[in-house]
Amino acid sequence: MSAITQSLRESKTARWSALAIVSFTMLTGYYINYVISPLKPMLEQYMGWDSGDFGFWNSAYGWFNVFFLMLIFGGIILDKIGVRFTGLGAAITMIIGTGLQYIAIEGVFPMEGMIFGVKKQIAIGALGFGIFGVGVEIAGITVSKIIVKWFKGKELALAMGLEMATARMGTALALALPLPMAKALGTGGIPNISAPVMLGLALLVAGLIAFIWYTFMDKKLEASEGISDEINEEDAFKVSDIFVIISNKGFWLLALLCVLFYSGIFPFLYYATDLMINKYAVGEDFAGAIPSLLPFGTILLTPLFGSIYDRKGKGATIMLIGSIMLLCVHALFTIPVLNHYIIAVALIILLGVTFSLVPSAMWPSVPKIIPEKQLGTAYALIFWVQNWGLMGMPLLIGLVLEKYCITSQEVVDGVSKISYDYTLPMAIFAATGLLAIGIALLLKAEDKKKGYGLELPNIQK
Ligand SMILES: NCCCC[C@H](NC(=O)[C@@H](N)CCCCN)C(=O)O
Repeated sequence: MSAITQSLRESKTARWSALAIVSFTMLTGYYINYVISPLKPMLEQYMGWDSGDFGFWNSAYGWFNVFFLMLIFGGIILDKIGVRFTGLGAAITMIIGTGLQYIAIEGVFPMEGMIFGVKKQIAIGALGFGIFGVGVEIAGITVSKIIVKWFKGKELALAMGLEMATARMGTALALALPLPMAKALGTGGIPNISAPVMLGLALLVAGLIAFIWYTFMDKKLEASEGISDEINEEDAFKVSDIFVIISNKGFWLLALLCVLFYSGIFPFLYYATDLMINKYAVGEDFAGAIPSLLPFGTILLTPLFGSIYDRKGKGATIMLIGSIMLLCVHALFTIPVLNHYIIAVALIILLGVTFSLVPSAMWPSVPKIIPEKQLGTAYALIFWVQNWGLMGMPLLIGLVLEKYCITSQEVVDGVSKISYDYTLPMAIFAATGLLAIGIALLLKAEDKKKGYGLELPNIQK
């Protein structure tokens, strides 16, 4: 009898396989997220971009999520309709958005001229990146909810850590591969800049197929738990639950820590290759390899720290230590005389540790503050707050570089080359670390007061 009623979650093979499948879908999204970052110098040299164009394109990631509340609608759909529909929709949205980016970079149509004062190529590509941003963010909240569904009361933080680690392999690939790939596939000395984007498009289709596979597992899980497709009235998410979530102080502290911490990392990655070239005088071919060490480090460490949180607790402390390290690393990046590339390598490795500490504790802490039926919306709201930073920071850094940091501009053989001083942008990134420390301290105090259990282990014995 017990064999018949046992949930599929109890099968280790089933839950780790489900995790592997959805993590792969995230990997494909994370690749596209950074695919143009290492190409910044090429886009400037061969397509006439400037840092403002680059910042505008990257900031588009958050447009629809932030201003049209797409993420929040995605969270409500997730809680009301479920993970299968939402995940499939998100995977398809990523493909549509990336298709547009490809069209813009490849120049499938003539790209001369302007749209609303923005270069046509940048406008179309940014629109595509904005649509992609909706898809990848909604995929992120869906996958988070899927992991909670399979791993609550079990190895939740380890599972989330492994999912993030897998996704970061996509980031690492995006930072290391596009530049050499564009060069290798170029003709007559002109790089093939769109080829890495085409690769990403193919990966996204594979990610969609993987998610379709997952939907069958999800149906089996629900069947094993005696859950029908109809949502039980009592457990159903109500839109009024949003007010319950946003009146929770713990939720806001987590959301603020999230936006500050992530604003110091993801937008930094957009510029990291350029920083290596301009501040550390690293050659273009090797420059992307240094920032790609960051996601590589997190691949091992995020699951490790997650597993520590599962078994020993100390989630709030882990987030505080990570925030302190964020400040230290960016402050050291800011100092002009520390410009040997070995220092850059060491700092990137340290940033990798930081980027493992905070996420490994942050995401598994959300279910300790918010009940499961509101989880999709809660993750969506946190991502929404975070997206203000993911959108605003690249734009700010792009504008600051353009306005205050150009040190030289020359045209050699018809190819324009701009050099930048990264001191001011890195000081801005360091400020995010300082503010994150303040919020992490407040979160630790609130946890003590409200007893969320952030310092307690996740595994229930
Ligand atoms: N299960 C953990 C989910 C959150 C992972 C987190 N992702 C985000 O914060 C996204 N909103 C932003 C992703 C943007 C870059 N790809 C993470 O640490 O990756």
